[in-house]
Amino acid sequence: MTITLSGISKRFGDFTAVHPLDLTIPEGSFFALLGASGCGKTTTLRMIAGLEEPTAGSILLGDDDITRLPPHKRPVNTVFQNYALFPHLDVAENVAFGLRRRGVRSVRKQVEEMLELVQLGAMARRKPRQLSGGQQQRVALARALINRPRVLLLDEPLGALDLKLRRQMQLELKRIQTEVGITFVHVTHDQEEAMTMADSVAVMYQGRVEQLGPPAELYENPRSTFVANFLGTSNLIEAEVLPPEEGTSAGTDAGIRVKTAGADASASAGAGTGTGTGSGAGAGAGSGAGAGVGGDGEAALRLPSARCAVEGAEAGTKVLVGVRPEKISLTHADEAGTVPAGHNRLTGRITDASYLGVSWQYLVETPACPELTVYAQNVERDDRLVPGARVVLHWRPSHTFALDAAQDAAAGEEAL
Ligand SMILES: Nc1ncnc2c1ncn2[C@@H]1O[C@H](COP(=O)(O)OP(=O)(O)OP(=O)(O)O)[C@@H](O)[C@H]1O
Repeated sequence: MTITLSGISKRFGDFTAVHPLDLTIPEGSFFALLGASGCGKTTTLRMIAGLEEPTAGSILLGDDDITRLPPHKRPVNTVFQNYALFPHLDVAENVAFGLRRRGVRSVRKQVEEMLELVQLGAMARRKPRQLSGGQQQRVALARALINRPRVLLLDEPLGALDLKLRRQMQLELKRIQTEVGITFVHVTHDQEEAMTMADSVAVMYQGRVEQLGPPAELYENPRSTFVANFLGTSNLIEAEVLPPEEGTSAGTDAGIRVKTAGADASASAGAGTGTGTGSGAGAGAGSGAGAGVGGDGEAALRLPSARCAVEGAEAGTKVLVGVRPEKISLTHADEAGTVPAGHNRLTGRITDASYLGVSWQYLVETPACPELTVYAQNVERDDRLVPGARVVLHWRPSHTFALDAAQDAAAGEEAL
């Protein structure tokens, strides 16, 4: 059932926990509210559950306005982090609880179905203390789902589990949601958890939704520094928008060129024969984004216009140019001629190389940015890539984004 929040807000005294918020959560979707502690995500969830009264705004479930309905009259169930099973009841009776309370006599079949769904059929007669954390969480899930809610709210449901179990349960929850097909609204501060499970993620920051969209869109095309840093890692480089190139006809999108300190102008456009070494995930190639060096010989980076989050950016506008560490390729300076034509490129010096097993992480000092992070898959490593080595960093213009430079470049970096 579609949930529509219109202008919903919450104040506690003078403090605004949730600023007026408009949000549509489509029927049957797995929707995540993601943000650091204190950003207002739990308050938003509690307003949907009816556990917190909004200061203003309305909540619709389908066409029904439920803003003033008490929690037990809403077709909504919540699973909390501390799932508080009844210790004296066995698994089956814990799951049957909601039905019994409503006076349903024959519960056996439904309980069996639910235990099947959460793969606990064999544990029906165990007491909660005889279960692992993950199994207990599944019982809590079955106990909520047996009431056939139209919407299931999950408040950090995996927070008490260790990392490995949490990963397993993420996949499990996703499977269960797909199987039952009802709307799940999931609150978490764990970006990986949100990205793994949700169809749509609303990233919240200081009581507001910063950006909303499918995980890949948020990751590939962040629109604020908070989203760029909170979801994974981003390199953000100070830059300034350059005037359009001569010969660009109006109406065609030639992309945006920006100037940074030290973008590599030494490589002539057209050097190399590269077939594109950038990782291919996500972002489609932007139209017209071409060579990394401006026609007038000025050092420049390029990006597609659609990936610039600054409205009406014109020559002289200050921006932060972003690129994800795994999109960057490192080439030893001696092989600079092999860098594919049209790639954005910077020259620099490796200051650190760390072996992470699945990949190598390099830190590179460049005139444009004192520390750029690069992840390279752990295959066929060039053993010249050691601290001190001169390198060319290069990546596709279509993997580049630009953000408003007026923001704090470090927003979201340390947020938990
Ligand atoms: N009953 C209350 N009275 C006063 N302030 C409150 C109350 N409940 C929440 N807040 C404040 O509102 C803000 C948002 O809280 P909320 O619980 O929604 O955050 P959150 O993003 O879910 O954080 P966490 O992950 O830590 O639970 C916080 O600064 C919190 O201190």
